[in-house]
Amino acid sequence: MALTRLALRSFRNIAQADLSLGATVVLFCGANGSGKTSLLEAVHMLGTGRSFRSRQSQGVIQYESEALTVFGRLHGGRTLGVEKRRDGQGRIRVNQTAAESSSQLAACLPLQVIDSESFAALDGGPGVRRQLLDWTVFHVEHSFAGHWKAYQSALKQRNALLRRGKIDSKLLAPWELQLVRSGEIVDALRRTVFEKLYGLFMERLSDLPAAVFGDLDIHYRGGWKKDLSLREALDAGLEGDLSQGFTRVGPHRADIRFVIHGQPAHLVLSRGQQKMAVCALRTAMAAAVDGTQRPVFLVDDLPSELDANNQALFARWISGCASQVLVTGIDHAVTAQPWLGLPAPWCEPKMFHVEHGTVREAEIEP
Ligand SMILES: Nc1ncnc2c1ncn2[C@@H]1O[C@H](COP(=O)(O)OP(=O)(O)OP(=O)(O)O)[C@@H](O)[C@H]1O
Repeated sequence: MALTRLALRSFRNIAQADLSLGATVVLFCGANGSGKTSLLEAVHMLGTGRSFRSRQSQGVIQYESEALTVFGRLHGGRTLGVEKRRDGQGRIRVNQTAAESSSQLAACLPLQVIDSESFAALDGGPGVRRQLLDWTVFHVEHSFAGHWKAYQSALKQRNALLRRGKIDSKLLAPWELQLVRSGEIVDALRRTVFEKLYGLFMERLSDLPAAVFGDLDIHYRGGWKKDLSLREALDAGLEGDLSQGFTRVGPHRADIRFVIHGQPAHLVLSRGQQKMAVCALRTAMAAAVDGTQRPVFLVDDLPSELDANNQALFARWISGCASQVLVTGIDHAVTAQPWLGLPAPWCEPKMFHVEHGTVREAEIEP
């Protein structure tokens, strides 16, 4: 769902901006520290309720301001609004009405981010990859959020009982029942979506040199031994769980492994190749989502680490699965280049020049 308007106030170095985006490709260009990434960060806050760079929203509020606000209008007229206050309070609004949780924002504005942190999909911990898979499952299987929430609350209760050091099976039984029921469903939904994601990922890899990417594979790990049911795995691990004070098996330990020649992919691939693998994964995730819910891509500094051919390929992948892309770059011509060879409307970018927190529309030089 594309954004047609973005308005922000007191967001990092941007005191105020009101932008009519109105294009499928929107480019934010300017010098280091001018505020380009802050604009992507503001859109991210609109789609998730939080920044992608900072855990503390207080750091994002402009120095000496009490609150930041971000407002967005989506294609079709729906509006989203986020306010964050220095005292930790905040408000989320969908269509001018207070929303209960940030997942309501995510359902309206699915987002995909490519930035310098994206490499964590390959070299980070399992939690990062689990979140990526779950982003896809959340947008493809709408029942997922409820089952995952039920699983997590049962897990919290089981862990609290385990920390007591001795088990009262009467207290444990109802939580284990909920844990097993919702855990098996979470795993089944993840497996179904992973199958779809796998095919889409491999399709993209086939656009890359086979000598390198032909051997790249991904595997789903459910979080417990394949040949056991979740109930059996929990029973088998109970003694160890008791001594450790937490549940060591289950869907909360799931992972996706990227393997090449039997090794973790990040130990084999070059930095640019890793970025292309991540771009292939992110665009495969977007392609797995129903056509009416296509995400907006936020791409921070597309040219970094990628040569011109890979930039063009990534732009083509995005054009096949996104509703809109917002891209930052330093140089106007370099940032525009990957899009110009694509069919309309992808070859008609709108450019904004960002300077010391001031954003103005700019012409793209032919
Ligand atoms: N809370 C804040 N209040 C005011 N200014 C801030 C705040 N936090 C960060 N800044 C400043 O805002 C700017 C944010 O820049 P941003 O990261 O958006 O730059 P950029 O244009 O993406 O730069 P680069 O090309 O270096 O990535 C920086 O100049 C930073 O010093």
